[in-house]
Amino acid sequence: MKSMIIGGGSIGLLMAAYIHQAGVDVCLCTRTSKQADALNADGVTLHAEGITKNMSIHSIQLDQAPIEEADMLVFAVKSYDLHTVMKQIAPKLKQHQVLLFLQNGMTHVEEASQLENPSIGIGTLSHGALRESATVVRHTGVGELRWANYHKSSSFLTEMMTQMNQEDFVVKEENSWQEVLWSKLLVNVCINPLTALTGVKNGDILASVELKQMMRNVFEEAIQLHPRNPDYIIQWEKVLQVCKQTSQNQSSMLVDLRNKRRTERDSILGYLVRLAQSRNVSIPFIQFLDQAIREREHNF
Ligand SMILES: NC(=O)C1=CN([C@@H]2O[C@H](COP(=O)(O)OP(=O)(O)OC[C@H]3O[C@@H](n4cnc5c(N)ncnc54)[C@H](OP(=O)(O)O)[C@@H]3O)[C@@H](O)[C@H]2O)C=CC1
Ligand SMILES: CC(C)(CO)C(=O)C(=O)O
Repeated sequence: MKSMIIGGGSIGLLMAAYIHQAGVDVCLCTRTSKQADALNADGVTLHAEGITKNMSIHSIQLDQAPIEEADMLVFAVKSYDLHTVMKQIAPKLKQHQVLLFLQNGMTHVEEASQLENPSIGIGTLSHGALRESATVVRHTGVGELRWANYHKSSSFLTEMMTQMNQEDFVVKEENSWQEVLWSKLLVNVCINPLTALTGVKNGDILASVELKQMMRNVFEEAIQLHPRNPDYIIQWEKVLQVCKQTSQNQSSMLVDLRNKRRTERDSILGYLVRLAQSRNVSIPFIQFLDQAIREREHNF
């Protein structure tokens, strides 16, 4: 099996390292030739749980990549870059290829819905990863990759994902992609905007009565839009659990704002605001957070 990862950021480097470790042929497709050259010279260095591993992994700039030769394509770019990437690779995309999307938020589902490939996986990662340089990634929090078929069950996709499953990189198949994405969306909408606007770490939300109450308000607005009537208590406990497990993390939205980078606001908050409007549901807290993050981004 030949896999290609698109995007040499934190998740792209992490996925490349673990797919390589699983014995699967992997090529990392980067935005710049500079990063591809650095990776071909130095390989990927993975720091995980006190151990450092260096792996020789082939890399190529996406423009030059023989996309048509891949059995599997893993999309590891931010949600707002996905449309450009899909347009870039469209002429080389083949229908038999397995495609795996790993974005946070929801807007990438629109991209997946445009594709004719029968084998599409929608996944979320509860791993933490941080790119330290063009070739070095730190596995900052061990989690798992949960995924589900976007269309009906594909044995080809299951076979490929099973090959990736390892003791230190657990890959779990779930029944519903909506459940996989919504469960992560609830976590992201509860934690990311509040931490981004107040500048606190994830765990600090639980230490403040006011912040925890605000998070609860956001949660209640978001969960009423869930398509499948989920168990409120289980979903709320999950949000609290992620706050605890990642208590020392700065959320990705906070890090993006601090670095004056675009956030994934639209795919998380924007998606919910649009969904609420289409259903005539009032979500004032989420609407406020959406506007506030948007303002911060405009002022860069
Ligand atoms: N980091 C984490 O711990 C987690 C991230 N996620 C999700 O994973 C996704 C990826 O996040 P993350 O890896 O952190 O993001 P990064 O910003 O670290 O990486 C994104 C990468 O995409 C590359 N890219 C952008 N446009 C193109 C293009 N046209 N062609 C090729 N490459 C391109 C960027 O290249 P360049 O560097 O040259 O700009 C960058 O290397 C996001 O949706 C995020 O929410 C989910 C769970 C955890
Ligand atoms: C789980 C959490 C909130 C960890 O920080 C995350 O996904 C993010 O920061 O985007």
